[in-house]
Amino acid sequence: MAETVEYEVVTQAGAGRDAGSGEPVLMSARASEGGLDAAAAAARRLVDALVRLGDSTDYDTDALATRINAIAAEVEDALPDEAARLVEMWQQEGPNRHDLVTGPQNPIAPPLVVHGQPDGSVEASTTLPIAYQGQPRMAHGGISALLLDHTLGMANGWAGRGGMTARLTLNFKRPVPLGEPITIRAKQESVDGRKLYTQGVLSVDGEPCVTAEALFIAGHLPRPTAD
Ligand SMILES: CCCCCCCCCCCC(=O)SCCNC(=O)CCNC(=O)[C@H](O)C(C)(C)COP(=O)(O)OP(=O)(O)OC[C@H]1O[C@@H](n2cnc3c(N)ncnc32)[C@H](O)[C@@H]1OP(=O)(O)O
Repeated sequence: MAETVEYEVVTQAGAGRDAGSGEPVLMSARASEGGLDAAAAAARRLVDALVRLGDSTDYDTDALATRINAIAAEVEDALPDEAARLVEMWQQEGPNRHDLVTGPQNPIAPPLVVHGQPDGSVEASTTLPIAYQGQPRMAHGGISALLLDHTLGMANGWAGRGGMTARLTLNFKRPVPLGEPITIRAKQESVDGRKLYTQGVLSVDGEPCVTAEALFIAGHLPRPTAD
């Protein structure tokens, strides 16, 4: 029997759209210089170094693995209860610090920095390191899909009504280079009941590399609660 899923009706006013100010508004979480944000940034740096290291080195990678495992064990010893952590993750309004794409506390987030624009669109930017490589020196297409899906989702939030991706259509026009600033622009184009139609483009140096069209269905899975 199919499970019934209740969706939250979310009008993401927390996105804080402020078209009146005429200034872009930061929608992603701003990274702090210390604390967990700094630890996640260090982990990102380590991942990048590992991918660039390769096997043709005299560096003692066995000893390295031992040291990294020791650090992981130390952090695991300090972990809070998982259910409580999930509640904490989702209780905040606005941008999530643990977010897979924009989160300063998530080491696998590039992270993407997103601004809501006065014209109702959002603009996002990042530079991808070699860990995201697909073809030589180019980003994996799945990473472009992730960044576009997420930015389109944030464009819905900026427009005032967010949802879940039901259909995402991508057009890969040219490869996305690693190590160069990329820009993603996205906008909710129309709404038909719960159906949100959103478009975006990932560009490098002003050249469109990947375009996206998506159908989102308004609503979100309920946030975890303590009981
Ligand atoms: C501010 C910062 C914020 C923060 C912003 C953070 C951004 C994050 C963005 C990430 C977004 C994601 O990746 S979300 C994760 C990836 N997506 C998913 O996992 C979704 C999995 N699918 C589902 O859960 C479900 O299928 C839903 C929710 C999409 C739809 O289910 P539902 O709610 O029961 O709705 P349902 O009745 O089936 O459909 C409603 C209407 O939509 C149509 N419809 C549904 N699916 C489709 C489809 N694929 N193609 C065409 N049409 C469809 C139906 O025919 C129907 O039309 P009619 O009969 O009414 O005419």
